[in-house]
Amino acid sequence: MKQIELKILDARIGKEFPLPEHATAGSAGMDLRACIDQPMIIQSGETQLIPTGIAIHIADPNLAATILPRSGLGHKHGIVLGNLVGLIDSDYQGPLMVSCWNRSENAFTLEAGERLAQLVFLPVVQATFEVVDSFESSDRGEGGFGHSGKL
Ligand SMILES: O=c1ccn([C@H]2C[C@H](O)[C@@H](COP(=O)(O)OP(=O)(O)OP(=O)(O)O)O2)c(=O)[nH]1
Ligand SMILES: [Mg+2]
Repeated sequence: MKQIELKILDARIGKEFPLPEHATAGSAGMDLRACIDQPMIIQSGETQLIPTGIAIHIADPNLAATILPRSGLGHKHGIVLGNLVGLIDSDYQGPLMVSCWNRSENAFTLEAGERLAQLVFLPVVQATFEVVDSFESSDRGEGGFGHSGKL
């Protein structure tokens, strides 16, 4: 288990609202909570930036975190992310925010402390580019974007 530094930015975190954690032994994500003062109505089509009440400093350049939607909220209520996926850089130290997009036709009430997205840590490989004139040929070559058909 990797230790990541976390700053509590809202006094309710760790008390009223639990710290993010892996809910089960096999959970890939940790749910993030809406650190808002009262229920917030997100109108159909609207996007709101929601604080999570925490900051993290991943520090290790070979790690990143992603913010992903929760499947239940996304599928049943159309509550997804305004940026589709949030990417948290290892050197970011600011407040962790969730861009919350209501892509449904109905207004959604986000409750204070509600779990609205999930944080997933991933390994990262940083690269530099080596400019070449040609590539050694591969099985795929330049085929892409569905060139192999649908079935
Ligand atoms: O859903 C998100 C996405 C990003 N961030 C923070 C962490 C991330 O490291 C930083 C910058 O994100 P990104 O590089 O995706 O945004 P940008 O538009 O390129 O901003 P910048 O110019 O600050 O890099 O914003 C969040 O808190 N939540
Ligand atoms: Mg950036």
